Amino acid sequence: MTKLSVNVNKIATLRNTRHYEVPNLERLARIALDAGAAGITIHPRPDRRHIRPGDVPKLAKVVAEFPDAEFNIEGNPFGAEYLQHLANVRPTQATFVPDADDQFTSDHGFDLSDPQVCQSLKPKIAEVQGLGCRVSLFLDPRPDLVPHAARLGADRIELYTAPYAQAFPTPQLNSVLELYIQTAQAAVEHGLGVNAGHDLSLDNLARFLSSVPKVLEVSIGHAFIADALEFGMAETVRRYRAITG
Ligand SMILES: CC(=O)[C@@H](O)[C@H](O)COP(=O)(O)O
Ligand SMILES: NCC(=O)COP(=O)(O)O
Repeated sequence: MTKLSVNVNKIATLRNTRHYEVPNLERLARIALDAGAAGITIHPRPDRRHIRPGDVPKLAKVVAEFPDAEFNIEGNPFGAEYLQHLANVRPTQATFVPDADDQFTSDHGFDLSDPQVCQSLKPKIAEVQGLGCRVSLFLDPRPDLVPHAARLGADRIELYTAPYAQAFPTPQLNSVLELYIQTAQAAVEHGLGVNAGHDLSLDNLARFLSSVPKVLEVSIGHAFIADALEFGMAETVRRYRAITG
């Protein structure tokens, strides 16, 4: 079984277009968890395009209402505000993503083949683990990066799945999937957990999970929230859980 973590960024995007709490982020997160989502993911960005600083402790409180639920906060570990969020709420998991402040969306993982990247990440990983958070590193599907992630002491990697989503269902799919399979296998061999996310959907999720081994968690937001506009949060959780198990 793969855990489903619902990324609620895009609820906040809609909320931010009025000066009042509609849609209500906490209420919809609670509905998702009550319907069986294993956790909530957010990616507070410096420009506050969706998740705002005040949302973070409120969502932490909602997740804490569900004993087994996990809170996953994504962000750039070299951003002071992100580290402050982690120190304030100490989420279950911190997913480090190398996004620039003004990036349109996440579109690449860390290049751990660069010694300077690894040298700068190592203390950040230790610092955040010291808060009691599990640390996951956002990576492109490159098996060669896995030994570096292990040496850095990361707990998990998160496979950046937009290249998979873009290849689905083209003739190139199998060759693209092979990279994810090899990276996931390498992670397991190096004692790292495997997460996955970005542009996963009801259409492409089953093929990914049936091909790539040992995926512990998928975090899904954009397509999930679009689906929830059509089916509602609870039914959408049920439809994704029918795939994740
Ligand atoms: C890291 C990742 O792939 C996504 O979780 C990211 O949170 C998407 O960010 P936006 O919702 O701002 O596009
Ligand atoms: N880590 C991926 C995530 O949280 C959501 O990504 P997306 O489904 O919004 O592309």
